Amino acid sequence: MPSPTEIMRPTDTVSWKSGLATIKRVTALAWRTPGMVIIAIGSTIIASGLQLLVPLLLGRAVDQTQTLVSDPANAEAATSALWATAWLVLGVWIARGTFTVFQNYFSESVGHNVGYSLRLAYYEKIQRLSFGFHDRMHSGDLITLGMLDLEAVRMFFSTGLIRIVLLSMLIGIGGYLLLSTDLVLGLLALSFVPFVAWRSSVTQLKLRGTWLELQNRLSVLSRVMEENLGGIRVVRAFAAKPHEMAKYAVASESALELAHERVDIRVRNTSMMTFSFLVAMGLVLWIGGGKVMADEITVGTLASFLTFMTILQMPVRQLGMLVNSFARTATCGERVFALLDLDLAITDAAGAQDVEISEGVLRFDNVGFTYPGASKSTLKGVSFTAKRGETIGLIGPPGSGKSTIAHLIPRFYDVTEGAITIDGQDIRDVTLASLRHAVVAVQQDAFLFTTSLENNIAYGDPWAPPSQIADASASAQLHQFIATLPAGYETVVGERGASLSGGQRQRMTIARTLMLRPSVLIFDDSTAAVDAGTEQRIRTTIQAQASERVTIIVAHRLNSLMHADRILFVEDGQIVEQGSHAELLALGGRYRALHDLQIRPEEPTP
Ligand SMILES: Nc1ncnc2c1ncn2[C@@H]1O[C@H](COP(=O)(O)OP(=O)(O)OP(=O)(O)O)[C@@H](O)[C@H]1O
Repeated sequence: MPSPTEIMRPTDTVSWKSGLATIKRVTALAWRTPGMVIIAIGSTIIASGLQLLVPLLLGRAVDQTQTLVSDPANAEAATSALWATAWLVLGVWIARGTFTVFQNYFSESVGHNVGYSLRLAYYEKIQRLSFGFHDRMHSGDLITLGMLDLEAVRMFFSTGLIRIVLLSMLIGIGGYLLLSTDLVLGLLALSFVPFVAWRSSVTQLKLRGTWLELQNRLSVLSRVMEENLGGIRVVRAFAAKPHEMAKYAVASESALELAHERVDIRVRNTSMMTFSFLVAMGLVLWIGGGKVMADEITVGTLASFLTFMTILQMPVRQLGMLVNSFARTATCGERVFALLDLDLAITDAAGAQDVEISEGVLRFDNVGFTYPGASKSTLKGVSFTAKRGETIGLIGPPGSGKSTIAHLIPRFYDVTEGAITIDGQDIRDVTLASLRHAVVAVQQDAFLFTTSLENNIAYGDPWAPPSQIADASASAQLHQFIATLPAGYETVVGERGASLSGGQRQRMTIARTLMLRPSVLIFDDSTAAVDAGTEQRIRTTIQAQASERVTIIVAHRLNSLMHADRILFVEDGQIVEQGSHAELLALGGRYRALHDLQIRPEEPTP
């Protein structure tokens, strides 16, 4: 199974075997709408067959015109024959146009259906992939994969499969008609085909290489811009505009350089292909003209040869695009499918039942944990039990593993040693949906969606009545503030909640969590941006409801958790001290040292 970095590897080479397997898989996806596929392919065959009739009809028209000029006695018959041909050409052209419309409409529709189902499957998969995966995969890369690579796969039906039918018809039957009419002239007329097909394929593959590189350079450009916009306050605060401009200019220049290179490749090759076509046409005119003079062929036959060549020119040039379409689908499709096929590290076990909460006892039993891809373990032998109604505080130096302990309870990650149970049920044996309903964490990152305050608070329970939303926001000390806003709960928050202060954003996420009335409520350093008075008021309301659940508070500030029933001091992934605030002070260990550092002696302790 590939790792995230392997999925996004920059190389554009896939083995024939896996390339073919990918193409087969994309084709099978297209075949999910067989009716449309059959109409698209049938229309392509008919449209190209009709297109091949046109040179023959034009040749006949030229011969009829010649008869009209050279034999005035039969002028009437020749004129009506010419009219009949003209009507036929018109009819064929209209029919061809109609079938081409069908071809385009249905082949595009098949492609869009493929894109639609892949897009949904892709989005669903990234919703379910573990945090371990998302930690290691850049979100920009996931977006590129879901947009550009998926788009390449979507286009395969119309640019690859349909084009193969079209080109086979035009080159195969067209070539046969030319060779069977006059072998020498046919060979001359087709002489440009191998050269143009080769040049076009080489060019397209070269362009593809540069296209991939261009994508890389453009993604550097968009990352620079994304970071700049995300950190716009830092940029302005540090007056770093010249540095940022220089960074952007360098990335921009490198993309421009490659864009010029691509234009150069394209122009050079187009000229070479056009030249070889004109040489072949000149030869046909020269040798064919001789044959007309020698009465071996009619002028009409020569005219239909030249028209055939003009018609053939475009599909032969498109052979390269066909090669490109296959190469692109093989590589982009492989990446998309590699992600779709990834094993879900965190998923429901077979036969998993919803978690049943009776006593509401949370237990860590000798838990050890190592982050995916990390060489060193983050947690070792963590054991503690928390009963309903208890508040547990987690404190310790930065990076000691407090948040990691909190993240293991809703199964953001799975323990690598030991077990976590709720009322005796291993959390790996219950359904994820029920677990995440029972265990809810207020995250450090106060993320808000670009929608109304009401929708943000009711995110986990969209049908909640307004009174419940107001209660949750009152508990989070937000209700009064929201009541002062002109649009109240209908106020839309900006991108990432930019129109609210840091503390208000944090309180929004607390309100969102309180809506769910979980059995285990985790505060992961989620009052850090809230002032001490507000925090105290939030704590009072939360404590009033604390009898319904286990509350876990991760914090740096002792004030945030010294009221907890039990405080666990975490250091280097282990619980090194535990007890109530008073017990830990009396112990005179690390907690005491932290206390003496944070709380001035004259400050009263609760
Ligand atoms: N997603 C991750 N992937 C790999 N390692 C991680 C990840 N998250 C945290 N770590 C590492 O695990 C260790 C514990 O991190 P954790 O966030 O649990 O500590 P913490 O005690 O909550 O720190 P802080 O107080 O700074 O929030 C750190 O060394 C950190 O670098």
